[in-house]
Amino acid sequence: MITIDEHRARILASVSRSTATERSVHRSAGFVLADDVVSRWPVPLFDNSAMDGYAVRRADAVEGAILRVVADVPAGCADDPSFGPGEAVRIMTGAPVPADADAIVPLEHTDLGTEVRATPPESITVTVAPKPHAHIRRAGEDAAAGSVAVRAGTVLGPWQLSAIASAGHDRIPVVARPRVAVISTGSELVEPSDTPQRGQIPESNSVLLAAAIVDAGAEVGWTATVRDDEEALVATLADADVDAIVLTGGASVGSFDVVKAVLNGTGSIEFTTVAMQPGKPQGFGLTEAGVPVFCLPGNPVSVAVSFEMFVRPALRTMAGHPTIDRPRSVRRAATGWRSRADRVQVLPVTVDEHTVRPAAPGGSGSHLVTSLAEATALAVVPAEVIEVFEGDPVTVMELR
Ligand SMILES: Nc1nc2c(c(=O)[nH]1)N[C@H]1C(S)=C(S)[C@@H](COP(=O)(O)OP(=O)(O)OC[C@H]3O[C@@H](n4cnc5c(N)ncnc54)[C@H](O)[C@@H]3O)O[C@H]1N2
Ligand code: MOO
Repeated sequence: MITIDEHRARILASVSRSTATERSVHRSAGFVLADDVVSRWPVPLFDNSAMDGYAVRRADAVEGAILRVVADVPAGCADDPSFGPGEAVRIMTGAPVPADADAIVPLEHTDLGTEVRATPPESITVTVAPKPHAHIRRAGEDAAAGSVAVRAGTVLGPWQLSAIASAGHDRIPVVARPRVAVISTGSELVEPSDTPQRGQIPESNSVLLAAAIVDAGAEVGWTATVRDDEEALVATLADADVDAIVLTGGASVGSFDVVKAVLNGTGSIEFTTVAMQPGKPQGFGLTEAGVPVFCLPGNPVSVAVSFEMFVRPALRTMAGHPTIDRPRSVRRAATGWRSRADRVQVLPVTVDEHTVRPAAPGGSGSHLVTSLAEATALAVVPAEVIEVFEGDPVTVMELR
């Protein structure tokens, strides 16, 4: 048996960041930026008003001054009206500040207050004198023209995307998301909507994996369910045309374990046992075409755990994510449970702020698929521990 770290290291040494592709900023949420994005202009673009009010010359906008309103500058207006001593220009939030102005008097600091008016008044009386440059948002105070707005390697969320749009870009270079094929193998598998006959079970691994792949920041190319038949599996693999393939089932020592029979020795694909419970039988390698292939054991909890430990970090590496691992923290066991000697136990658990307990009341079991629904984390119990006692500190990988 090899360790989790050894298997993971072999996988991570075989995958690399995908190439960059251009995408619209409108459709790039969750992608990773491939190159720095530089601001095409200063942000803000021009000096503009932070308030609805009046652009004034500060020298004559003293308390009690009566100013004649000679022009109106709504947002979007390109005018730069000139005005002289004793005059003011009505201005709205975001509108360019006239070159003759050096302060804004907000509506509230005039005798007329905030009452809505379609047209500017003839004059206003200043009730509070403005400070120098009051309520003027300076061109370039947020970012200089040519400065980096968002750095390469940043995960693009709503805040980063708005910064890019403000910097003047629609098409942006992002790391391509790996397209992943999912193949569930097993002659016992039927559609979830079918009523299983004796010996049959609903196929759930491809459902789990498709959702997990998307959650990891990759794309599902296609999914397929294949019976335990070598020819059928070979035919399905021939159509792959994807960046990675994840198979479940048939990875162990059973007489009908077709995945191992078909793939062992293809390209660099090797089957091994990992000192992990569940998820002991594992296969991994690159096809002759260089496509990473993950062969996971068929048990649903083994699939969940194997994905988290091996597939997710690899897909996130390919998608360019700066963090490939779940955050780890330590909780106290709210109840005790047993762990198998010589294998690291990776147990679906529910956590609250301070404690951790098995998601399935009985503890571990690679077939306990329904209990997975309760899990919010995975506990990682070292190989040398055979029993966790109530109150023990336990390391957990939080699924967030
Ligand atoms: N003699 C031995 N038997 C087994 C060993 C062993 O070392 N010696 N290892 C056990 C361990 S550990 C695991 S894990 C399993 C892995 O077996 P396979 O990868 O060959 O998986 P299958 O036999 O195909 O399936 C296991 C289990 O999971 C169910 N399954 C499979 N696919 C799906 C699916 N798509 N959706 C839902 N459920 C699925 C399947 O019906 C089986 O119950 O081998 C042990 N045996
Ligand atoms: O390793 Mo198996 O995955 O125990 O269930």
